[in-house]
Amino acid sequence: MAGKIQTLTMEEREHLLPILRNAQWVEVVGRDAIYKEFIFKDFNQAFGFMSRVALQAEKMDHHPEWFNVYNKVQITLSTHECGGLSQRDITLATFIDQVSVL
Ligand SMILES: C[C@H](O)[C@H](O)[C@H]1CNC2=NC(N)=NC(=O)C2=N1
Repeated sequence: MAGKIQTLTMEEREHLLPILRNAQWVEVVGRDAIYKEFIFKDFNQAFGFMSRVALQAEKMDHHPEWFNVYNKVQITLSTHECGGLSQRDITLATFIDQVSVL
């Protein structure tokens, strides 16, 4: 079995969080997690985006907490196994940003 997943170190956060903030991710208050809201043209665009994210999440075995209504998708990322932000959240956030602009 691979090593246990660890939360990001202070050093990693100092490097990564500014990059995420630039991409409109925000740190959740009271919880070690990141959040971003996406607005699409309509439900079809939103659900197409969610489908792409869902397939990747399943591949990574790393799943978003999310809420959708019509053209709006709100996403929270955190790693339950380590109780906070890990590299997996960064990897998934980067993928999400890529497919949100396709
Ligand atoms: C059993 C399964 O591998 C785990 O529960 C995975 C599934 N998806 C997950 N998704 C997220 N976001 N965090 C986790 O810790 C996590 N753990």
